[in-house]
Amino acid sequence: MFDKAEVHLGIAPIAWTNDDLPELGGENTFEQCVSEMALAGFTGSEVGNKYPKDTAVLKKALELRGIRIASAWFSSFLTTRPFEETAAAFIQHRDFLNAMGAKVIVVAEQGHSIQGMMDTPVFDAKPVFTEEEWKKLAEGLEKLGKLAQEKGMNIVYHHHMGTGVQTTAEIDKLMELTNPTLVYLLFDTGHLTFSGENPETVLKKYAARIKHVHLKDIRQAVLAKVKTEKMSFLQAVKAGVFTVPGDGMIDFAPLFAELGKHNYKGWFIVEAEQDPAVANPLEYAIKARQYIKEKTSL
Ligand SMILES: O=C1C[C@@H](O)[C@H](O)[C@@H](O)C1=O
Ligand SMILES: [Co+2]
Repeated sequence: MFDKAEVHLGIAPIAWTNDDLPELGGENTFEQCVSEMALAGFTGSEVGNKYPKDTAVLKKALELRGIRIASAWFSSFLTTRPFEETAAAFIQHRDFLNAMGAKVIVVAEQGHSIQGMMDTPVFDAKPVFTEEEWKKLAEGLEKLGKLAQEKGMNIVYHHHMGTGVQTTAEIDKLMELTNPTLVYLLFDTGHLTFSGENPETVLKKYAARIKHVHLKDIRQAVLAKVKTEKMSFLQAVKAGVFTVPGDGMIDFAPLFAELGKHNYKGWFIVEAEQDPAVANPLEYAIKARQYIKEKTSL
């Protein structure tokens, strides 16, 4: 189904220590996190707050464990701040990732975002961009795409709950407004399902533009509670809305099949943030690794 030389498996540190919710996993060290990633059979990671900032130190720690950096999240503010501000921060982030050997940069627009607001119901208050904001976003992303390509890298846009690019219609609009050779898409199974979208529909439309995949599953009963109790995105995470692939309501078989059909190349990153005191990160990493093996033979 996949070319093993071209498709790699990583896991995000967010299951060990959650940068959005520092009280989750504050006690887990960087060394424990990357050692357990390797122990569970992963060869890649994204970057968390506890990772050493010095690239030589980080490289040594990762090489000892057979782990590479696949990418890292970047928050853009293209709709609400001058482009130069986002560009300066982006260049620093790009150069760090380039030094670490990553090929893609995860970008998510945080202008007007409610994803970090603890008490704002995620289904009631997501931002909706004006036409002017869409224009700023699209033009700004194309410029970031060019900056990434200066170093032989690409940007992958992360649709996300509580932001202006969350729904299928919003992804469609962004994809339409941007040049497909400058702005690629990150496919996050958990965020699409959380929002009520059909991941397979999005995948079928944009398989050729997808250059990075986040694999997370959704606990259906928790999602129902998030809606009835009007929880925020962070409250939903704390309540356990996300889990590892195979442990929730998503059928991953057709998604893997579709990506395989399009000869997907790049990383699959298991990214299942939940409370590590409730869901042991090593145990869940092993569970995810086994599930991926069963479904894909990777
Ligand atoms: O890619 C991601 C990064 C996190 O910080 C975010 O909130 C999470 O849900 C996600 O998908
Ligand atoms: Co994600």
